[in-house]
Amino acid sequence: MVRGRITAVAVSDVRFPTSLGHHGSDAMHPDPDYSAAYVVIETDAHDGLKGYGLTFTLGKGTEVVVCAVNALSTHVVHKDMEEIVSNFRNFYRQLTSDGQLRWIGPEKGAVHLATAAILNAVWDLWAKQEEKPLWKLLVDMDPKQLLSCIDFRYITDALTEEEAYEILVNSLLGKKEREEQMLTHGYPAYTTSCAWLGYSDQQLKQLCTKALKDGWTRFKVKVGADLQDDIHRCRLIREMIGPGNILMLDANQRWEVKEAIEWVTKLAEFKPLWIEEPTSPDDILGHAAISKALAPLGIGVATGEQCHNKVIFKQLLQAKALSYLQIDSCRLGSVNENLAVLLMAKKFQIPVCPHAGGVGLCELVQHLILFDYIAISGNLENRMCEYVDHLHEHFKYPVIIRKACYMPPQHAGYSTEMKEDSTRKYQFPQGEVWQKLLSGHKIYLH
Ligand SMILES: C[C@H](O)[C@@H](O)[C@@H](O)[C@H](O)C(=O)O
Ligand SMILES: [Mg+2]
Repeated sequence: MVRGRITAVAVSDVRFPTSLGHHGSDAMHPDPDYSAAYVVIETDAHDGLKGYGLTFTLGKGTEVVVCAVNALSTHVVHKDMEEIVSNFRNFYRQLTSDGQLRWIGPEKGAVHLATAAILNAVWDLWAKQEEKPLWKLLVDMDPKQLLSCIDFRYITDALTEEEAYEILVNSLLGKKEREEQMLTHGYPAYTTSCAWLGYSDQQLKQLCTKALKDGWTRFKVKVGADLQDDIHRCRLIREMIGPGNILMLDANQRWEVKEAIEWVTKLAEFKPLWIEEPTSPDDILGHAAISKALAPLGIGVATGEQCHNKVIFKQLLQAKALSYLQIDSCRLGSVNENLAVLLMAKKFQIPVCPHAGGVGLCELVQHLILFDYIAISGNLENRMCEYVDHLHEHFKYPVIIRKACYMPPQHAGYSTEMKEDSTRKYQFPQGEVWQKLLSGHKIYLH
């Protein structure tokens, strides 16, 4: 049973020095330090439960998101959990529509990342109070209750509440069987861990050999900085994985529209399934042009990890600008906004292949994609969830991957809780890991 009044919202800046090993590097982000604005919510319920939430950042700027969480927290402290979740769309609207704060958004940038972190903590706490993993909390809700969590403002021209209701009701058929199927086999995943842009050929080969041995069949490679290097790396990885396995490309917004078409055409011989983020994430018509030009080559466009909100996704869908939709658990306004996007994707019949990796993104998004399969899409064709093999050891309930599939989490909550020891040591800049790095390596002071 949901209970308690929120008494405190604490937020911290937790950073991992992943740039040291070039982990996470791509054509636009050569040196990310995977980080999080990490939120902890407490209530007066005397049950010892806390809600943990986060949003993903790349190091610098985490302090800005921390400020935004503090600015938004006035809307959260003293609120009753029962009041929040019984009219969740209203609470969502309140957080995203503060008459002053929305000027520095609205529903985008640092303030929206902060909304995600806070709401992720609320969802974690709610699921814990109900003693269910978040995916199961969602699966067990009836269509009306699910809809009551979604703010439909600005998307009703693409998806009305009535249409969303119909989708959910139609998907009730076979729900139980799909839940069983997920519990037995898990949700299919692909790996990005082998081919970050900063990795050497030798590292790429080693990681690829290991991944193949572990049963991975779908691989993503970073491209976009240098065409000759891309050809070389794509050839290498295609030779290693063979013609039967799946290859995806990710340019992280590096190109102009025309350049994207020309560049990817030159990589078409390696038979990629998709090109991800070919250009600016805000350029809907640009994505549409790229999609149209690459369709005859059998290459789809994927995007979403930096789509600010449901309006951008709506337009991408309306403009037929993407073939694979990549939701993000920490960029969109938490579960609430992701539900809206999952339902729009269903209506437009575009497969959802979530963005994950970072720190904690795999832990969170697995819940959303499990729910999507069981209660919305009912389809696994052309669908897979990203997996990246970093930083899981810092989480209390890390993801479980079996035969390249995400196995449904069993513990209550949203898998957001980090180990106390980790948040202390990696706290920026006071934590002992950063104290050592900052005193020894000038590079971290820029
Ligand atoms: C900076 C990050 O590692 C990105 O490169 C990463 O999220 C990437 O785009 C991905 O698709 O996993
Ligand atoms: Mg990407």
